[in-house]
Amino acid sequence: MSSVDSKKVLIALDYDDQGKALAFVKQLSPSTCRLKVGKEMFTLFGPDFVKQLVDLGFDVFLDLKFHDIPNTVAKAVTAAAKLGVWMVNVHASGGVAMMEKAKAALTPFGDKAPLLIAVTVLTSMDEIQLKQLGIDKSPQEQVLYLAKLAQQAGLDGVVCSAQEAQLLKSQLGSEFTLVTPGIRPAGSDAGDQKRIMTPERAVASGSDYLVIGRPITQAADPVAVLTEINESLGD
Ligand SMILES: O=c1ccn([C@@H]2O[C@H](COP(=O)(O)O)[C@@H](O)[C@H]2O)c(=O)[nH]1
Repeated sequence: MSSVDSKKVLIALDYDDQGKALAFVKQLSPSTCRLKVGKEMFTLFGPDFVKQLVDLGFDVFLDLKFHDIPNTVAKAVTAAAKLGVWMVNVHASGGVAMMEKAKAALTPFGDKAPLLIAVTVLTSMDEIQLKQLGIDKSPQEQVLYLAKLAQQAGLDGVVCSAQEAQLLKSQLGSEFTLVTPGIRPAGSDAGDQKRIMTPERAVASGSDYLVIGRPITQAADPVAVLTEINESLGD
């Protein structure tokens, strides 16, 4: 399924200015990328901003990482589905009951339901930070553990780093979708990301979708960087 998807890049639109974000989006085509709206833009500009992107024809990943009691999360993913988004996510650490209820809430939307995926271990975290949380596992072990829970709950895939992609594909199968932030073209600044990989290596490792924000949006010529990345992936 997603491994043959030629639109692998999901651009993280982390702008604090809606006008600037829309000016950038208008230089893009829904045939060359998908868009991700996260907590900053959703908090600033709300569902209307998401609807504008959907109305422009883009597949939108609503990256709000829901984490709450099952009933609340089920209602939140229902609200996301009503916006017409392509993908939505929850935190796997919310537990199997929460993930199952979220998945069940999307049944009434049939083939119009967004893909539902779960965040495992944030790509900004390393082993030291996991230890600070009382988790005595490597990021790989914890990602695999949470990804298995997400699969058991019937979710479509997970958010992980590309460094875990090969392991997850071998353990959970090729149909389980892997969405990987922490993508950094060679030579670009890692910023706050800890578990990073280049676009080409990420795809070779099994990533289905690459979430890329600052390396594109903060470039002098963002469209040229996107084109270069797509070309490097053979898309
Ligand atoms: O584990 C995660 C989950 C989500 N993100 C989000 O992806 C983008 C990454 O942006 P960059 O500028 O390319 O670092 C951002 O919106 C995060 O909220 C993540 O990085 N890691």
